[in-house]
Amino acid sequence: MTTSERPMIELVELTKTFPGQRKPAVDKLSMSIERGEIVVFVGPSGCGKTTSMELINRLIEPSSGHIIIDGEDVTNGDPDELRRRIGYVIQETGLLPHRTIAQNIGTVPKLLGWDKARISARVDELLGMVGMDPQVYRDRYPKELSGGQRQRVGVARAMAADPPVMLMDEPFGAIDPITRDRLQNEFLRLQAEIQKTIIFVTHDIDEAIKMGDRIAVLREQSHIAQFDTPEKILSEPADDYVADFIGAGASLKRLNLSRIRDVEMTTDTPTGLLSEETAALRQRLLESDWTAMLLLDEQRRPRRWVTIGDLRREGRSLDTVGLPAHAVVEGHSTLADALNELIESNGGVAVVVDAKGAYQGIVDLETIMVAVRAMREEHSAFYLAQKQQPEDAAR
Ligand SMILES: Nc1ncnc2c1ncn2[C@@H]1O[C@H](COP(=O)(O)OP(=O)(O)OP(=O)(O)O)[C@@H](O)[C@H]1O
Repeated sequence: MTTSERPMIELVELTKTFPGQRKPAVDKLSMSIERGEIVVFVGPSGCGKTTSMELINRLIEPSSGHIIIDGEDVTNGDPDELRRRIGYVIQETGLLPHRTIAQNIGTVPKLLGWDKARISARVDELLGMVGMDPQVYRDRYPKELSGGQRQRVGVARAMAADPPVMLMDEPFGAIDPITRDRLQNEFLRLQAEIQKTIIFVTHDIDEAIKMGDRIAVLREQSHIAQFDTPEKILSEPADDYVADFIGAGASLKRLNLSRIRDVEMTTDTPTGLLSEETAALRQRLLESDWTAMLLLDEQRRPRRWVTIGDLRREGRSLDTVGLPAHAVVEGHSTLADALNELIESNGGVAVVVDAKGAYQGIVDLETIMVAVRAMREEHSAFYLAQKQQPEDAAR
């Protein structure tokens, strides 16, 4: 087996019985996780998600079973050495309050004996990666950051020594829904670059669908109810337990599966620059089939939606007429994010921007309907193919 084919994490009948308890909290958990995938553990409170995770980096020592990382059995080696190869992010971040952000992020590199210049360069690089300006934040203390920023620092710290594996235990759990969405999207964008092997714990099925390449739905004692892609779990829940866990609205949840970059957005919306002459803008809008035009700034970032009426208002700066173009999403956002934005938006559309905030196109309800229809058809085809298989085999 070549290195790239070998699973990154293998759990073999991993079991933990806490002292004084009869039933194991985790009972013979076996699974295999590929290199570069995000596997989400989802399940009700107390089913054993956190214990399973902490068995993998041996914060909790297993009672029996094996942990194999990249082909190597690490069940009995030095746990500190193991933990340096596995980044760990938890809900409360676990940042040390009396250490600066730079010191917090540099903890593991320091333990590994890196020199000061190398640690400092790595800290700045990581802060940049999680979208925080190193100049502004490296010397601050955790209490001087917002919850979302602390969570970003937690992620940066876990990545400090570039571990191949990351464990993330409800990393965005204690964050308001808007910041949470943003952090999820940022993290997925980052993951596309860093390609870590990640186990991600949540009790929120929507988060699981959005973040997971595969989802393990767990019942008590970390027994696996179903381990499959989000698509399969939504369309073919293994049993009533999984179906109940998904709950109502599987179609709406499926919107979490498609990303804006995978659908055909509208790009013929008339646009103009805030700096252009009003007459030229008016002319362009009149020549289009649209009733409103999107005005962009010099960096092509969306600023205002304006109508012909707005463009007739002489003497007012274009930056104050019309309505602000608030509903902005990125290619990485899901259709659920886009739907949410456009429901709350002024004109019933979500404006799509690239990573630098520059305008790309728009998504409206029609775009979402077309994508949903396509997904449904794909499903029917999939079901049909499955149904036909046994007959084909009998022939
Ligand atoms: N240190 C411990 N000693 C004894 N029992 C424990 C210990 N830690 C966890 N347990 C028990 O093991 C079971 C699994 O707990 P665990 O924290 O792994 O669940 P979880 O799925 O992560 O729950 P939650 O979503 O509420 O965090 C629970 O019944 C819990 O009470």
